[in-house]
Amino acid sequence: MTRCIFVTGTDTDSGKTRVSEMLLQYWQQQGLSTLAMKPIAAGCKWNEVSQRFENSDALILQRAATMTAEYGDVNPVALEPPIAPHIAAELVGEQGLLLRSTMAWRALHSRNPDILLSEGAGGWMLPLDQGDLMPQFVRETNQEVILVVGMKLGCLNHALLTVAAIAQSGCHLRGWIANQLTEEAMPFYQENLQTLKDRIQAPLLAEVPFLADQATGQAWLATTHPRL
Ligand SMILES: Nc1ncnc2c1ncn2[C@@H]1O[C@H](COP(=O)(O)OP(=O)(O)OP(=O)(O)O)[C@@H](O)[C@H]1O
Ligand SMILES: C[C@H](N)[C@H](N)CCCCCC(=O)O
Ligand SMILES: [Mg+2]
Repeated sequence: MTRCIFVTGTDTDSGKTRVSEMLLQYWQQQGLSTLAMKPIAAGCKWNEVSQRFENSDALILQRAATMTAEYGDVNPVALEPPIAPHIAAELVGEQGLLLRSTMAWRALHSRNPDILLSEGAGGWMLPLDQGDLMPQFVRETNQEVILVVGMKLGCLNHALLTVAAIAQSGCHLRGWIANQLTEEAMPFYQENLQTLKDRIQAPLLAEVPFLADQATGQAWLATTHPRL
């Protein structure tokens, strides 16, 4: 049975892709098969060879998964402007974001990986077209949620609001990950972490340090035991 995980974050640039990549590498080390997707991406570049718009997050996830997948299933909605996706979609005349996302997700799910990870865009309450929000995709596909908290000043409010909104959406928060975005930890990192531990019922699954390069990431993976 496939474990289906949706990675959301406290904001855009909170580290969803970086953490997802590490999680995929960790599961690979555990001998698990993985597929990963970025259903909706804004900020895509034209690839002359493949003759399509491609997104760097989607390419990272495609490469980090153990199973191969068509780009169109990994990233069914690839929008060029690096702006809010529903506005980008309107600009370029694209529709059906929710339906295209769920169809691609189902195509990947039918291949029965041990883990199917999908990364959101921006934060939890991301607007899609026709009044839908990203949580609709998570609900329809019955994924559990992992919240990446980018550890910087302001993250307490963002994290607690997101946790409340996930519950309000009727989705299950499997746990959260504290992600260190800067080489030097934010001031009073431990106190901020403890504040979140005290107020979020779901478990802290891992603390991801600042990963200066690939080697630091590998060293961290070798020593860590995320509660996944
Ligand atoms: N633990 C970390 N160590 C070092 N750099 C990090 C870490 N987490 C995130 N970053 C860097 O911060 C930036 C934003 O991270 P990332 O792209 O993962 O955010 P995101 O939440 O996926 O953003 P988006 O909403 O665009 O998908 C990137 O340059 C990434 O390399
Ligand atoms: C382009 C950017 N890097 C992200 N992929 C999209 C972020 C959308 C945020 C929308 C919002 O909540 O205001
Ligand atoms: Mg990302």
